[in-house]
Amino acid sequence: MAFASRTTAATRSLARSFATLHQAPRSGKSPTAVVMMNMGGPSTVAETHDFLLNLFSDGDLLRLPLQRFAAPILARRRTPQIEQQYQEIGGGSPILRYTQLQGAGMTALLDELHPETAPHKAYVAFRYANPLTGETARQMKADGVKRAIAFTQYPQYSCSTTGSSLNELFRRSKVGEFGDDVEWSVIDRWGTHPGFIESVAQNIEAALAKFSPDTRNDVVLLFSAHSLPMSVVNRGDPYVLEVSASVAAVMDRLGHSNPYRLVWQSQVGPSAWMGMQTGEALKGLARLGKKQVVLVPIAFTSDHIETLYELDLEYAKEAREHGIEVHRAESLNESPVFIRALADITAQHLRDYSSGKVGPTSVQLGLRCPGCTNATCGQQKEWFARGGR
Ligand SMILES: C=CC1=C(C)c2cc3[nH]c(cc4nc(cc5[nH]c(cc1n2)c(C)c5CCC(=O)O)C(CCC(=O)O)=C4C)c(C)c3C=C
Ligand code: FES
Ligand SMILES: [Fe+2]
Repeated sequence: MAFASRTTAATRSLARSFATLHQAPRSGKSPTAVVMMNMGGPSTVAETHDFLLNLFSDGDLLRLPLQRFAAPILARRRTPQIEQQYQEIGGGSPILRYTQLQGAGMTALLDELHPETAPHKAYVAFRYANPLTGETARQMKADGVKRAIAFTQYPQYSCSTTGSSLNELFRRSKVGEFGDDVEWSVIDRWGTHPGFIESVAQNIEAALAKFSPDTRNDVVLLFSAHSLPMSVVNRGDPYVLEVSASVAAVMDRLGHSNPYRLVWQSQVGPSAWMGMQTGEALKGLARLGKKQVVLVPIAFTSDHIETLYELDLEYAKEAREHGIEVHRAESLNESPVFIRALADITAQHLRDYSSGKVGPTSVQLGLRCPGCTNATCGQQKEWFARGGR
């Protein structure tokens, strides 16, 4: 009930916010910036190569011998296959469109939820696709931003995702790209926030409703997250734990109505990655006679090739060939419940920060992975802990 009325309010705010998305901030007061950090994706097929080049060049994501030379070779080699995948999902990644929509809806709500820091303005900072962090910095500097929140759009923390975005933000801030005197705070993870959990649970319920009521409770919920190399897991990265916590919270919200598993997808290259693999799990379920499955993306909030290509075109098709009835829970995309959650998370952060209840970063962000050898991680954490000063 509470969520139904929130949903209507969010939708109204969303409609209003479309009109203001690209306008300059209201005159007189510089905006409170909410910087939505994510990896991004190529908006057009033609941008695929540059996206992959940026990704393979990122030493915070993966370390390659002679990376400056190896990255262009790997990017060129992988481009045709990934271009083909983006072609098949409609000619590009929808992540920019969804992030802008989510940001506009969130800031419209935030102006009402936390008027003390209004106007709020959402900025998108992608790690591997436009708008890249440098471009975002130029825009924020031009807008005269003095207060900014680095808000990860990955619900669960990994040093390979949110950590990489924070390192990039730190590096560019240190050389003055954002201006001289910006006060920063960080929202670094929110994988068990009740609004996020609610939005995922609602999309699972919608997928479950497609099955016959007689057998609905036997349907297996197969949560699927992007895998991590075991070298990253084994240096103490918190992602596997945090994705597991999201799954546990969703299952609590659903009252454990169905059996479930958490499995891992999108392994790249020959090294060992976290398993079990999603594709293998589907085959195994078919072998065991479990012929009804809902696939649930749990570690990414909008559609991308992993949902639209890997889950929908590859795995779901293969599962159907094994006689499995499979439906996918929708990604959060335009979910008003999710957009309201983004606004609630930010408003709570602003309240706690201004009352002194929390500092610029979470306590958890302060701890490096026990196996970390990346000096930037340490410098970045200290810098954000001082509010970016
Ligand atoms: C939470 C999500 C993700 C984690 C964790 C993650 C770690 C990770 N990824 C690679 C290597 C690649 N990832 C690639 C694409 C890609 N990765 C994610 C998300 C996470 N990655 C997404 C959503 C995407 C696809 C973007 C889209 O539009 O769908 C790629 C490029 C594609 C390919 O070549 O297959 C690579 C390479 C590593 C090494 C890593 C952890 C260290
Ligand atoms: S790799 Fe996790 S803190 Fe550096
Ligand atoms: Fe990845």
